[in-house]
Amino acid sequence: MNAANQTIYALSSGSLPAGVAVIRISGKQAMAAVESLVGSVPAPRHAVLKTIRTRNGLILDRGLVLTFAGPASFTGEDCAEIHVHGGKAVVASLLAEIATFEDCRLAEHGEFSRRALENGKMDLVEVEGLADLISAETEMQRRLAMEHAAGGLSDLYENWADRLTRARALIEAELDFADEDDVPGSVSDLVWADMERLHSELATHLSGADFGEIVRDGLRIVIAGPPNAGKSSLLNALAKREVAIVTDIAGTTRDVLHVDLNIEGYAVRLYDTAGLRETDEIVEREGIRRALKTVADADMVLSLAEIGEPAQTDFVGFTGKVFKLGTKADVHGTAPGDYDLLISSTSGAGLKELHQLIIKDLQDRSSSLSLALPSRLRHRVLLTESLGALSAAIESESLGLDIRAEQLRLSANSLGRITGRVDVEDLLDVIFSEFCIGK
Ligand SMILES: Nc1nc2c(ncn2[C@@H]2O[C@H](COP(=O)(O)OP(=O)(O)OP(=O)(O)O)[C@@H](O)[C@H]2O)c(=O)[nH]1
Ligand SMILES: [K+]
Ligand SMILES: [Mg+2]
Repeated sequence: MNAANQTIYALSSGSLPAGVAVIRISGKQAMAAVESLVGSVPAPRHAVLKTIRTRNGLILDRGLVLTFAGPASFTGEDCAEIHVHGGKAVVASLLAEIATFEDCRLAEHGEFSRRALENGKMDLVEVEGLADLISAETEMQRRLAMEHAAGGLSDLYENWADRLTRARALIEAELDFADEDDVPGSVSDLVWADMERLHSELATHLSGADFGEIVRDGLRIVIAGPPNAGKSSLLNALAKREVAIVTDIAGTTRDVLHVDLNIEGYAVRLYDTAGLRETDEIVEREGIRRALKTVADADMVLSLAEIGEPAQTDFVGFTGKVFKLGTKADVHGTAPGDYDLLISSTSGAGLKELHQLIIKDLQDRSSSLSLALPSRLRHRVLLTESLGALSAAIESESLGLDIRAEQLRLSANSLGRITGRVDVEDLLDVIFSEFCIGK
């Protein structure tokens, strides 16, 4: 029997020991496995407390058994869930027993979701949303993932793809009747007017990709500045733990360090870097090279300088926002200087304001309240392709209608590849490798 027809099983709940462990089984043998384990198959969707035994009658545990008859299940196949006590030996013995059933094997990463996709229970964006939901650590990541998992984005793309397909059909009809007089030119005008509206909707949507990616992957904030400005001290103060080494020796930090923060529901990755100065010291120079590279990839730079010293405003390769922070306000008070904010990592002064500044920046980046946004490079690439083909269709008035119709087809195709409606076999291994086993 080939791998896709086999029945798969896995521990779907988290690490052991735990109060409860959930073992999920999906495939043709799911019901037979349940019958062997608990003596009968409970009615679908009814939780029943059962004694679970090996085929030799040895009691493994007592637990809840739930069945879902395909296609009304997560994977679209016959599925079962067995909830047992979350002990390592309990789970190991149950998995070992299931392994002995014919055509049953341990699931691979994301294989339950992959079957759901293949059986049309979910599309690719929904599957990605589910993966993101499982790995979401902040409220905004959860909301974005939920939007994708619940099909909000998929509906949008399907709807746009349908509009493109209808437009193409109308244009092709016009082609077929080109020699006749009974297709009014106004149909064509209406079609192109709608395509222009679609173009602007797509472009607006694509412009939300920056924010979508920031919500999903976290805002990258880099702390930069001269040695002893207090960069590592700020990282530690914001992380509320001693992550970085702090000393009064200039050039303490060499490697790039980072901590992940949750700032009002947004994921933020904060980087500490080596102090910037001219130096011949080999290790320090490498540290500075890495610091500048990290700055170039940042979404935001906090440029630190001890109050009284000028804060650097330009960084090679970085075009985003630079906030100038005057440090050590506890010793310098409010001495004048050109800073966006004065802080003290020692006293905590200004740190609340720094949070607000970051939140304000995040809010400025989101053009709408909706989180129905592209959030992966894959989405961005295909949306750009779709928009490009649509532009070509609209702009190439001098070319034949057949060429313009073909561009509309390509535009719809790119959208179809986002949801997986159009051939995506080549993408699946990459997408599912991100998943945990049991999902
Ligand atoms: N009084 C006071 N001292 C501070 C403050 N922040 C940092 N310092 C001191 O300044 C010195 C340098 O701090 P660091 O955090 O190591 O500075 P840095 O910018 O990371 O330095 P390098 O890693 O060498 O580039 C240490 O002695 C800190 O204790 C502050 O807010 N107030
Ligand atoms: K230092
Ligand atoms: Mg440091």
